[in-house]
Amino acid sequence: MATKKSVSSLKEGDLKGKRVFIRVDLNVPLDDSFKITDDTRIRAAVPTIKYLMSNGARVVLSSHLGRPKGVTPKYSLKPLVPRLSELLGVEVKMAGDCVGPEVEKMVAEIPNGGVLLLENVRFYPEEEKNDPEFAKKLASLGDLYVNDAFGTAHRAHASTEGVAKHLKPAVAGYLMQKELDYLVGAVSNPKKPFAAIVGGSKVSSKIGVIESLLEKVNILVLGGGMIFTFYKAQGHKVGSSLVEEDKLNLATSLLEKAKSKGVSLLLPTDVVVADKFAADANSKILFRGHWLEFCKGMIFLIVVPANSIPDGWMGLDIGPDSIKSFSETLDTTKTVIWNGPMGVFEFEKFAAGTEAIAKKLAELSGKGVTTIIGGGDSVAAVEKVGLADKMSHISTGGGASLELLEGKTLPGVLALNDA
Ligand SMILES: Nc1ncnc2c1ncn2[C@@H]1O[C@H](COP(=O)(O)OP(=O)(O)O)[C@@H](O)[C@H]1O
Ligand SMILES: O=C(OP(=O)(O)O)[C@H](O)COP(=O)(O)O
Repeated sequence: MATKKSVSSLKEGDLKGKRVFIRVDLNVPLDDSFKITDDTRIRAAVPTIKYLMSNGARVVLSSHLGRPKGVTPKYSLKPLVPRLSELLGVEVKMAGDCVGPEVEKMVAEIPNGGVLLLENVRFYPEEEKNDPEFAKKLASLGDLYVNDAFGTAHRAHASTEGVAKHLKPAVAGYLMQKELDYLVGAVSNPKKPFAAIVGGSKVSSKIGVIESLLEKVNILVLGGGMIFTFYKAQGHKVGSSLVEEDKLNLATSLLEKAKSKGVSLLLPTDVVVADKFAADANSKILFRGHWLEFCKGMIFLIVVPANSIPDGWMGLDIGPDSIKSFSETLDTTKTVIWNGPMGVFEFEKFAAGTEAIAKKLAELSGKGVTTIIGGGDSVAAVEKVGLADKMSHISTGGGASLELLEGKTLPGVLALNDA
């Protein structure tokens, strides 16, 4: 991929008084009371915004949050305004929409060095369809375009790709550049053995990536919500765990492909199951053929030999046997890329697998292994245990970093002007 023009090539003369439409990825995790639980992506967006502000630009910030279907108040970007204002040192104004006359009026009122945050761009289905008319409407809010949303660069959406066709120049922000510089270097010629750990809940978008990963890695470790599609494909009972029914054949062929390529593909041998998706769910572990039940912090052994998840129960974390075997395998690696938590780490009961893998990777970093963590929730999990600064690279993009690793060109990058 050709080197792309950078925001650093734009000077005060290019920026002063200009409306800069900047796409950032502020898709941060929020708790039930809309408190930001990890602000990594907001902090990562700050250098480019500050650069534009200090050169007198009028900054129009655009982002998505979550995957809303139409206007959904729970996915409003409003809760982010105080933290964004604090980090930027200005009062960030917020528009109630991302296109339309009201927004146009607010954009016209942005002073030099001021910032306006647009409402969630995914409130419009046209965004994900990369609708040309919608892209044009977004483009009408800026004189030039900066894309700093590395985490969304693998999506060809109106605000990440379509809009670049209408604004000149269309350049990469500092975060985008930093991510590409590090990741392209690290994954084009990785030190081997090279392992990928893939978990999380975006099964349908990430299971496809596994096929290409099998061409690149020596070891593939699967955890999180990813595993049950594989279990089910092998004929195991998965209870009410997360499963992508239409990916069962793909899962079978991936297992076969791993075998034929000589890639060691590790699935968890034990899982923590819960009777509902909740912090206070009843839970137990299928451990070496026995169910271990949690009870007020203690574990009781219930001698019920079993080798499958019973109906009405769902797998929400990997178990102790898996942690041990994953850790032993990771000890043999020289490069590890990790995307997707091993379990529902947001609930304490199901955080052990993710925390153990985070600790293992931090330990390996200290021994010279290259460790790359990507993805909003994976990074949040590593931050939660205070180990982010121990890793070689914390990437703001999970899917985006995996697609880069596959050797794909990211549409959000491709659309930018060449240097
Ligand atoms: N077994 C599981 N079942 C359902 N959800 C899971 C499971 N394991 C992990 N998750 C969820 O996956 C989410 C993160 O997935 P994903 O978005 O793919 O990761 P990232 O944001 O790091 O790319 C977390 O919110 C976590 O609770
Ligand atoms: O969180 C994101 O991706 P990630 O979970 O792969 O890191 C990005 O904001 C992209 O979101 P999307 O996967 O809903 O397009």
